[in-house]
Amino acid sequence: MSLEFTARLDDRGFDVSLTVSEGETVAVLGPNGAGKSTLLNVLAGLVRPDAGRAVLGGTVLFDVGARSRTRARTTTRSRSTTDSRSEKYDGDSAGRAVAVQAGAAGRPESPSFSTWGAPPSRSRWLPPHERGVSLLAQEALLFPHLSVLDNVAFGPRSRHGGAPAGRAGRTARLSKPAADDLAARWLDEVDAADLADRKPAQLSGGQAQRIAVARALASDPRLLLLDEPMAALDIAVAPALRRMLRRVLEERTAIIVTHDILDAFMLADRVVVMDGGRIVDIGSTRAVLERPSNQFTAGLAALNVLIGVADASRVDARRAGPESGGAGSRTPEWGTIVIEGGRRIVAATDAPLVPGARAAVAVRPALVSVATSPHSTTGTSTGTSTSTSTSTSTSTSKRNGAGISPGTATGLGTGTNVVPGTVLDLEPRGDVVRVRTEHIAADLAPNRVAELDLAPGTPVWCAFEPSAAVAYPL
Ligand SMILES: Nc1ncnc2c1ncn2[C@@H]1O[C@H](COP(=O)(O)OP(=O)(O)OP(=O)(O)O)[C@@H](O)[C@H]1O
Repeated sequence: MSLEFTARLDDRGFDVSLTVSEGETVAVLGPNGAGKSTLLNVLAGLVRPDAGRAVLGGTVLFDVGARSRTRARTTTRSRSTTDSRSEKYDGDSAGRAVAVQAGAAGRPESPSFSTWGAPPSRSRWLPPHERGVSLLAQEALLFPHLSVLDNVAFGPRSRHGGAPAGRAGRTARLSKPAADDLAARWLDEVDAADLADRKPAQLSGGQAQRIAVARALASDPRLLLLDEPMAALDIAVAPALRRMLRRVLEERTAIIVTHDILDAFMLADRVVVMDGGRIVDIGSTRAVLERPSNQFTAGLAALNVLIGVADASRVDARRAGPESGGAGSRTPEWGTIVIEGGRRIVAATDAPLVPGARAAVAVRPALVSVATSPHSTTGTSTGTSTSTSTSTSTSTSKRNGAGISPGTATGLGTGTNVVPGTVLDLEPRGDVVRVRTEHIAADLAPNRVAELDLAPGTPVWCAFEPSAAVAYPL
């Protein structure tokens, strides 16, 4: 079932519109307090907005409050960028119709109070149990006194007669044997058939969450909402549940709130990034997370993003670096942006940059090197092209197509992008240390951090090859 949703809650600063196509899974990311749970709770009927309307497969879930409002609001992404990204990446989802839209934040063509037809004669509010919407919370919340089988059979046995019209028979209440049969099928689907006779107290967290998924799906919801379903689970259990969810979410209309971008990549067709009650970024999962439009999304995706203005000057491919371009053996196109302070940054690009228009360059911290001097520090070449800037970086480029390797480049060739700054903090992350500066972060090996004697306040020159980064329009 497709979903059209718009809602405003004034006391929470929540103002969101989005559309989800039939069979589409949308991941909602955002910091604490962004409004992710509010979105799910309004859809589930647990929280009533001041104004809004939601239509699920032709059924009005709610239609309340004022039907007109000011629509011009600003977000971190320009309207044209959001539009072009949506259009551009519609093909990414392999034929699955994709139409999430950021209406609250200035997309004039998005559904809005003023474009969804005439005001209703009275407000409408379907109670939660009549919506055909299942909400799966972080905790499994199973009925403790019922067996696993009875927990899953509970929904089909007690379907409400007044549920919205939809698929034939979906509102019918099932007899006990039929409901048990259905429950057994769903337990099988989530690999939990052997747990049917247990009580919830006899289940592990991961097992209980499997049962909760089976229970949610046994009700044949027209919209499945998942609120961080992996959050309460042991890290060792999450991958199995994620794989199971991937299977059961196939072709199902669903919204999943998560803090984990792996969920977004594995489970979702599109990503919505929320902040402060608004949608601040939206698009196909790859588009949003690999080419972020703002620092927040870049942080989620663990990428550096430098935002600036596209430069008109052409880039000499020889200056830009080896032909790897991060994209196989094709000779890459190069784009230049000018960032704060007038510094020019060159990167591979597959989308033409419009001179004078906003543009960004993204680069992984693992592909950024750090030096404590703008000049060569350990006797390597400071030649005139990136590909010869250091012997280490040249051989690394050939190996992984990524230019300089973490923490190995010590000289900064003239083709290398250089961003000076000051170390803000050093954060150990597994086998690397993330070195943060004002503009960019680098992941270095601990011995390299020690070698450079880095500490908060150390002036540094962060560098990356044009072929290790990607430039794109915003
Ligand atoms: N019951 C409530 N009454 C009033 N305000 C609330 C209520 N619940 C949440 N809020 C506020 O609404 C805003 C959005 O909160 P919400 O819980 O939707 O965020 P979230 O993105 O789900 O955060 P988290 O990741 O921490 O769960 C916050 O400012 C929060 O303080």
